[in-house]
Amino acid sequence: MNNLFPIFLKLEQLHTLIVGGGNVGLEKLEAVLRNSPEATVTLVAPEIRDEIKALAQSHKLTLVFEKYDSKYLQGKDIVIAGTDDKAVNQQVQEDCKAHKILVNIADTPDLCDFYLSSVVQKDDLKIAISTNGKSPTFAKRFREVLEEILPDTLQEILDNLQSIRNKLKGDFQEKVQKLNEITKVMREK
Ligand SMILES: C[C@@]1(CC(=O)O)c2cc3[nH]c(cc4nc(cc5[nH]c(cc(n2)[C@H]1CCC(=O)O)[C@@](C)(CC(=O)O)[C@@H]5CCC(=O)O)C(CC(=O)O)=C4CCC(=O)O)c(CCC(=O)O)c3CC(=O)O
Ligand SMILES: NC(=O)C1=CN([C@@H]2O[C@H](COP(=O)(O)OP(=O)(O)OC[C@H]3O[C@@H](n4cnc5c(N)ncnc54)[C@H](O)[C@@H]3O)[C@@H](O)[C@H]2O)C=CC1
Repeated sequence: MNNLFPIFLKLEQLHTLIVGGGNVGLEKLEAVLRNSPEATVTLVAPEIRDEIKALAQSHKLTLVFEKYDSKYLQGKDIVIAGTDDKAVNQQVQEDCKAHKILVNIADTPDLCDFYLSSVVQKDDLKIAISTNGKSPTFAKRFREVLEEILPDTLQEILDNLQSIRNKLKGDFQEKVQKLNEITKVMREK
């Protein structure tokens, strides 16, 4: 049973801190920027990979070439930590708890308030996949399967439905009924 509650964050309205600038820091940063290119992000680590430095050229990404310190939590809304030092990751988790900031500790699921998901993205449709931490590799593969089967006409369908939705008159119940009627075809094989 997967008890995680999925939400879609508007990261451009929040300030994200990433602690660690190695493989994991890069992976998590790419996940953030792929989904939310306008996100405001600060990344702190003494050693920062070149790929991360390159991303700082084209995004709202501030790099701090220092060891983690709790002062970097100031003004942050969510934190992702993926250093190669377990003690540092644990310290980040404790500090975030004390400041009531949501935190993801990449190498320790038990310390995470939230997990990143595998994300299928086609135009305006976005599907987040979670395996409850059981197998990120399954999530990745399942994303690839879904990416293949989604139709190329998706954006057109969503745009049409939006314009119908905006034009519909009547009370809430009537609108729901009409939209359900129009989209019934999606369930017909
Ligand atoms: C709990 C969670 C916490 C979190 O990171 O948020 C977590 C934890 C851990 N991942 C580990 C390893 C790997 N992670 C990936 C990949 C992804 N990991 C992601 C999410 C999550 N990973 C969260 C649960 C998500 C869920 O419920 O399914 C994805 C979906 C999203 C993203 O990271 O953006 C992204 C795929 C994106 C995509 O392609 O679609 C690969 C595969 C690869 O890179 O090819 C490997 C290597 C193979 C393997 O182990 O499976 C390890 C062991 C580290 C070690 O051994 O040292 C831990 C720690 C542990 O489990 O103890
Ligand atoms: N959740 C996930 O998806 C995965 C988690 N992991 C785990 O994540 C950890 C990190 O792996 P990599 O990124 O490959 O290591 P890496 O060696 O590439 O990078 C480590 C980074 O941590 C930084 N760092 C070290 N001490 C620091 C401090 N005091 N403050 C701030 N930054 C500090 C370094 O400067 C460097 O940027 C490992 O423990 C690994 O097991 C690994 C793969 C996937």
